[in-house]
Parts: sequence; C-alpha cells; structure tokens
Amino acid sequence: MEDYKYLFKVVLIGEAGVGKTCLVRRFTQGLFPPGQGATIGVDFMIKTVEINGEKIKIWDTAGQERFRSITQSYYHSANALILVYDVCSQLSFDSLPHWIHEIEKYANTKVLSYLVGNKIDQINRREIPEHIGKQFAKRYEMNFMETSAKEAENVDTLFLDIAMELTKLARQQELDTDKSPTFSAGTTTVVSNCSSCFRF
Ligand SMILES: Nc1nc2c(ncn2[C@@H]2O[C@H](COP(=O)(O)OP(=O)(O)OP(=O)(O)O)[C@@H](O)[C@H]2O)c(=O)[nH]1
Repeated sequence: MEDYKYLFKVVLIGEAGVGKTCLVRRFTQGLFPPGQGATIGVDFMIKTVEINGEKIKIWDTAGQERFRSITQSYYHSANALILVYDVCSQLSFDSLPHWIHEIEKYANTKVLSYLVGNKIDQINRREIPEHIGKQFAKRYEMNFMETSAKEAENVDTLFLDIAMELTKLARQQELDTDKSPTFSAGTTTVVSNCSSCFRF
C-alpha cells in the first residue's frame, strides 16, 4: 500500500528553452542533464518529497508552439502551475502575458501558481532584474522565485514550498466538508519551510 496522504499534480509551463526539463531533472534526479533536447508534448516524473513523505507528480510540458494543444489539456487537473522564464531572455519574459492568459483560460481557478525566473547562474547575461520579475508576480498574485537548475539554486526549495502550500490547502479543503475534493488521496502529512520564497 502506498504510504502517502495526497498526490499533488504540478505542471511546468513556459517558452521553449527556459529550462523546465532541467528544473524537473534537478529536483527528481539531482542532476543537470548535458545537451537536454526539447520536450515533445508532455513528459512526467513522480517524486516523493522525502521530508514530509508526500507525493508530487510533475508534468513537464513542451514550450514549442506546435505542442500547445496537447499541453493545454494538462492545465485543468493541475494543483499547481509553475510558469518559467529565463532571466537572460527578454523574449521569454515578454511572453508571460500570453501564458497568464492560457492559465486563466484552461486552469482550475483554485490552482496555486508560481512564477520562476531560471538560469540565475548566468550573471553576466541577465536581462531581467529580480525586482521586475517580482513586480510581475505581484501584479498577477503569483508566488515568485528565482532558480538555477544548473547550480541547484532554489530548486528543492521551490518544489518543497509547493508541497507545503498544497498540503495546507488540501487540509483546509478536508475541513470544509461542503466542497468536493480536488486532491488525490493516498496516508501521511507534510511540513517543510521556504526561506527564499516571496508571497503576496
Ligand atoms: N546556464 C543555465 N542553463 C540552463 C539552466 N536550465 C536549463 N539550461 C539550459 O537551457 C537549455 C534548455 O533547457 P530545457 O530544460 O530543455 O528547456 P525547456 O524549457 O524544457 O525547453 P522545451 O522542452 O523545448 O520547452 C538547455 O541547453 C539547458 O542546458 C540553468 O539553470 N542555467
């Protein structure tokens, strides 16, 4: 029998090449894959968050336009969405309103959303200052974090924070007996902390 209480579905979205797959590999396998190829459609990995014993099912979607119709169908069942941009790419940042529109159109209204600026290890190539990313996140009521999949900066923190937040929401929902459950059940509980996550 599976020893976990909740199964959380987390979906990563964002332009091609921003580092979605590398973030997932860093968290689930602890590695930075050399020469990571583009994701075709959707890829998924399951990770049990060791600290609290919860299970997170992570869906990595393709950023390329031609796969959009496939990836959109994964938004609805997501408990959390991670919208990723590349801090070295103004183009990826400028595409964020488009992705926000997609979230509003396809995701559950109760979805927990995070804006993540990745590749902060490339200090000399940075185009988007941290405060600009933070401002954008605030405007759209998203949680915000900057990461480096390459240097493993903030990657575990990001996913652990999501697990903690989703557990809080799931417990809250259990207390509210009028609502039908949005979270998959399985038997444990969660607690972790986030020191570098901004919440608005
Ligand atoms: N320097 C640096 N490079 C990164 C980082 N994360 C990813 N990359 C590089 O960025 C490129 C794209 O990474 P992917 O993880 O494939 O990007 P993706 O968003 O999954 O792309 P699609 O699957 O096409 O949507 C690869 O060459 C990675 O090595 C990072 O944190 N720092």
